[in-house]
Amino acid sequence: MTPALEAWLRKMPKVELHLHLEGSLEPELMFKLAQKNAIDLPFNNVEQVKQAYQFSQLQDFLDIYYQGANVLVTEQDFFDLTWAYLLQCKAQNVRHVEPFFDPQTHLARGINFATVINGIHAALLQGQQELGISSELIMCFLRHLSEQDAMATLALAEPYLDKIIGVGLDSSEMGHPPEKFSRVFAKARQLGLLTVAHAGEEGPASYIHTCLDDLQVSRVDHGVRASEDPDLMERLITSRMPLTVCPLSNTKLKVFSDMSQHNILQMLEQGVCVTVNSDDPAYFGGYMNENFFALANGLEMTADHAMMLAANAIEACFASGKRKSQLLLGLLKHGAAMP
Ligand code: HPA
Ligand SMILES: [Zn+2]
Repeated sequence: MTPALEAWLRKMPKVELHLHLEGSLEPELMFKLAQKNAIDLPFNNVEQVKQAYQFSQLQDFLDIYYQGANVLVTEQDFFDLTWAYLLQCKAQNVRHVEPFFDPQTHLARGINFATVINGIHAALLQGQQELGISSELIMCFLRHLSEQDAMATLALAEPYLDKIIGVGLDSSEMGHPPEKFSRVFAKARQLGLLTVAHAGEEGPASYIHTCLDDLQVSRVDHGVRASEDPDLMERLITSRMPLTVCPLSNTKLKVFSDMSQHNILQMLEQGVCVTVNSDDPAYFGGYMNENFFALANGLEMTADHAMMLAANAIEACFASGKRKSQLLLGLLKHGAAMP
């Protein structure tokens, strides 16, 4: 990557659509909250934490990620976590975000739904007012838990529907196909919520078909294994179904052996609405800019590619039409200064 491309990518206005707030918990904040809340961590210092972040598959990461989330206890903790992420967004010219949170991770530890959502929502509101970052929040169900548990979580969310735009599906993909949650997602849609779901990260392309047919998703999270199924590719291209791709996550979790093997630019050139996202930046080595840099270094992504990826994210986001036009105008102005 040339220094000119790097500088231009840093300044490019960006939209992030696949970010787990619990995955933005940096080791420094993890230690601070662990001490404050008297929570035991299996690490003595930040160095040890970083050493533990070596994964050979999704489950290795999830085990450590759920352990880290144990330090989040009070409404202020959820505020601080979300605010720290928004400050990173500000520093990286990310203008609109649609983060995920995993309420079941916290409910299982006796934390109230209200504590979690009120802390996150207050930070997002302050982010809009003070940082100019617009946002929509998505509540994810953990797919390794039961349908019943997800349904009970949706019931807990009902008094807070004004703070949530949609529901998603994350955690261990293999053995937990989307149809396990058909009824939960139908109920969510009845309540007026949009739907998204992780699929085709480790799981087969058939899971992506099921997300479209059964869960009626507006976006597929990851979705990179779609390229194994030509009929599915045709379907995604024709319908402009967005995929929220996470390049650094995919290489850290060995979905691709190396960035040079990643299929995102191939899919982009074939007409798939692919976007760039950071997933769990505190665990995978970077936020939005680092993901774009990794594509420039590993796949020879050009400024044209980057503009297209950023425009796709604007097309795919759940912001109002007015906000989308503002975001697109900002991106087009930036395009005039292309290296
Ligand atoms: O990439 C992911 N996949 C599934 N579950 C997750 N929870 C956080 N990140 C992920
Ligand atoms: Zn994810």
